Amino acid sequence: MRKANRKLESERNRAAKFKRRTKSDAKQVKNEEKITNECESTEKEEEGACSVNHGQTNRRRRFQLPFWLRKPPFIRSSCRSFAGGAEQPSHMPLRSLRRANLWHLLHLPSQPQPLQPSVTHQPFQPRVPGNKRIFSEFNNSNSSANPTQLRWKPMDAPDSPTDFIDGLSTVCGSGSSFMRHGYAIHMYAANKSMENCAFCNADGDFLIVPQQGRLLITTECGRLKVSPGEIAILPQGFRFSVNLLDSPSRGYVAEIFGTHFQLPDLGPIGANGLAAPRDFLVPTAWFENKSYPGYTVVQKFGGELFAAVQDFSPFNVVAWHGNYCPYKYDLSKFCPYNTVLFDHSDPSINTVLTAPTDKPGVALLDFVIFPPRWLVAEHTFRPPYYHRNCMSEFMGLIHGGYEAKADGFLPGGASLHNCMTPHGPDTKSYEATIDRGNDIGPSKITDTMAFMFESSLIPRISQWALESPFLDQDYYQCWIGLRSHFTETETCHENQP
Ligand SMILES: O=C(O)Cc1cc(O)ccc1O
Ligand SMILES: [Fe+2]
Repeated sequence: MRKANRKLESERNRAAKFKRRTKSDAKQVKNEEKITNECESTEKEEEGACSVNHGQTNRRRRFQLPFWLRKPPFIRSSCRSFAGGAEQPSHMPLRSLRRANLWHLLHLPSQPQPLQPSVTHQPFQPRVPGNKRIFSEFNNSNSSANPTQLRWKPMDAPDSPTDFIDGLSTVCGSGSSFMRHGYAIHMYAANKSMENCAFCNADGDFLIVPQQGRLLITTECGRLKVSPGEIAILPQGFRFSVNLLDSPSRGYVAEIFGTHFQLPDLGPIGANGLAAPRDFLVPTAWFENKSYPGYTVVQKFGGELFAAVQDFSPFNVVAWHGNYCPYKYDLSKFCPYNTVLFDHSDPSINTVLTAPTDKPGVALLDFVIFPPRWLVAEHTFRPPYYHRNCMSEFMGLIHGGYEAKADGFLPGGASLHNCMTPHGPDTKSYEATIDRGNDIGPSKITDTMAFMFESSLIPRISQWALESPFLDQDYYQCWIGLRSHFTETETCHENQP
């Protein structure tokens, strides 16, 4: 016990040193930095990251957190009692394994305004108006089982002022945020920035895929500018506000309950390839030091919206460190893998992030991309094969075209091929591929960025999505006219017993 106290004491001394160093570094800060430069690269999963804002908005300096502070220095309970100006959104149930520990320490300003921990707000009330199109518990009151191949055309911009919260609509999903198992897939269409309010998702983590319009997402850890072609991850419990840098704006959101995204294991691929840890960027600490009478925190809790009023901005964090934080990733940094001789690789080869279940190798939700790449396979039907899958596949298109769909699958649109529902290239793509013959050389797929949210849990489809005017009623017709090009030759029988 004495040994443990000594260890805690020495950690405290180190933390005090860390604070002193922060102050002296602040004096040297000269240059102004722009939002675009605010993100820092971190191999966050292994060691954690830190960011300090030295007190003046737009004047900040980054520094590398010393190794000893990248690991959680305190046990959970001491984190909360450490220093008057710190707050910890934690993602560690008390009995978690240490290696699974996700932690975060926010340093709140104590000067010139008094400490404002996030608890200083009026009671939560149901938010009026709510958003009846979102939910987080999938059952027959809000969604249906449907094995049909489904496709949606891109949504129009809203015709009345709509921010990110009001522009969210649940398309499909499975399980329950209450049970901490499952996921929801939403789409958003917005034409105005969130004003005087922040969003906080108590249900799960958001993976946001903007398709049209850049977003400036202000979080408690700093700001992330996220353009189409990039993705942002907002973990459960962080407050954030979405400003539209371009209007209108639309995109896709995967929400996962009870787990977090991680990089897939590389297995036989080895050290290099797919998404590199160094390309995941975390924000630089950023705060606004002003009072905000009537500021509202909108909390999504059990799929319903609640609102709590406070008189200050929740973005009042001057420094933070931890490995539980918002981050972003540029999909063009992804290093795709593919077949180099024959056959067609399963799309899992291009998994950017995966949210695991308790069963090894079985994903709650994989985020997979189909980026520009060379196709070189010989004697192979190169587009996706016709298939039925035990996983359910929701696809979206960020820009360009998708190799398996010559028509109808448009940027901003979506498709859902549920568990064991047959699908594959449309007739036009199939015929074009057959026409090209067997012996074509390398060809490059350019101007494309499609993605897939793939899950082992079978999604139910929301009423909103099934009744949507953007549902493509004629989707099934894209496979009409598929015919066999098989010609029987004598050699076909040679291998028969
Ligand atoms: O259905 C789809 O278009 C996605 C997909 C692509 C691919 O190359 C292989 C399998 C698969 O499900
Ligand atoms: Fe598929």
